[in-house]
Amino acid sequence: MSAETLLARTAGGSVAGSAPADVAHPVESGSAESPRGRGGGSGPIIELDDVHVTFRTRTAGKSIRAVRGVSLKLMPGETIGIVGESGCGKSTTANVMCGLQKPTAGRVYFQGREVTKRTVEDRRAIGRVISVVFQDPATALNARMAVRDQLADPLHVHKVGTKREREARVRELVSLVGLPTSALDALPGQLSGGQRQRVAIARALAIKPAAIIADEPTSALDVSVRAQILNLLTDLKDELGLAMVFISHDIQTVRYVSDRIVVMNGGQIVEEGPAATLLADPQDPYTRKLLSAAPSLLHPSIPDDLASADEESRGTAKEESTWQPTPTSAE
Ligand SMILES: Nc1ncnc2c1ncn2[C@@H]1O[C@H](COP(=O)(O)OP(=O)(O)OP(=O)(O)O)[C@@H](O)[C@H]1O
Repeated sequence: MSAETLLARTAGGSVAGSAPADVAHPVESGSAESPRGRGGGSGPIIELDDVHVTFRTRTAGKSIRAVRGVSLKLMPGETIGIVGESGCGKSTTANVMCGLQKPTAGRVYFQGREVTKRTVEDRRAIGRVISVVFQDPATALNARMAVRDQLADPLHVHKVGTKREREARVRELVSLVGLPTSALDALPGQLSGGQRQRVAIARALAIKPAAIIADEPTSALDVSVRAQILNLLTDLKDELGLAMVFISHDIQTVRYVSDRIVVMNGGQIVEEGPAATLLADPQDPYTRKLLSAAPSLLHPSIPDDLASADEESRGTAKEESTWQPTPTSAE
């Protein structure tokens, strides 16, 4: 599903892209609390209990069982990596977690409260706590809006702070993702793919969420900048105490960022566990298959390209963090 489709269907989510203009978010003024302050205590931020999602296609009698009996808990501060091949149900599962998709069966709990019916109020509540970063920042951001306005938008929508406080927060956000304040005046088309993804991440962080769902956040980027964005996400996660759901078809990438790994195949979880344990002693044949396709996992060190980018992930990677106006809008 494209980011645009999801945006069109989102009522309250803090999606890293342009929020629908007609969506009301009646949130109390100054409600941007720290992640720890709103995480709902020590219980799960979101919990799926035996969730199923079946899509009915227009073709008579055809249905797709995208998710089949998934149970999953996202705890404050932890990173879950969901891995599996294309079409295995990763995005649909994540969409249920952030309130974008209603389950066909099963139950969903947000901070201990059942939100299975996904009412407008449920979606607003989830949207104040869980943000989403999509695969392709080019479609997730509004091409006609300057970075400053893209970052201020969620603050307006959620009625956070005064104008002056919002401007300060916007400056803080670009700095947080390693971009100079001069980037605030840029349009997305004037930025590189990696810089755009930094803006999308900053936008997702605007309201100080307790959790981020990152759906293949590096897949649309040049190989040369993927590691920088991955490192940025892991640094931010640690610094801000965020929980994260990291989705990828690449077990190598998932292994690098995750505390816990969930392996999906055919809409089901086939194996899950602490990252180190699962990788050291995979039990399911499908997990073994994914691992055998990633031979460098035999070496428990950080992959070379990630390690070399580690030093420069925040603001020192010149090409990515130094905004230069570019004459063309195309990448
Ligand atoms: N809105 C929809 N309508 C119909 N089918 C859908 C819809 N969204 C997803 N699907 C189907 O559900 C299945 C699971 O899709 P999903 O996007 O969750 O998988 P995924 O593992 O995230 O795949 P990818 O990595 O390619 O995004 C696929 O067969 C997909 O075609």
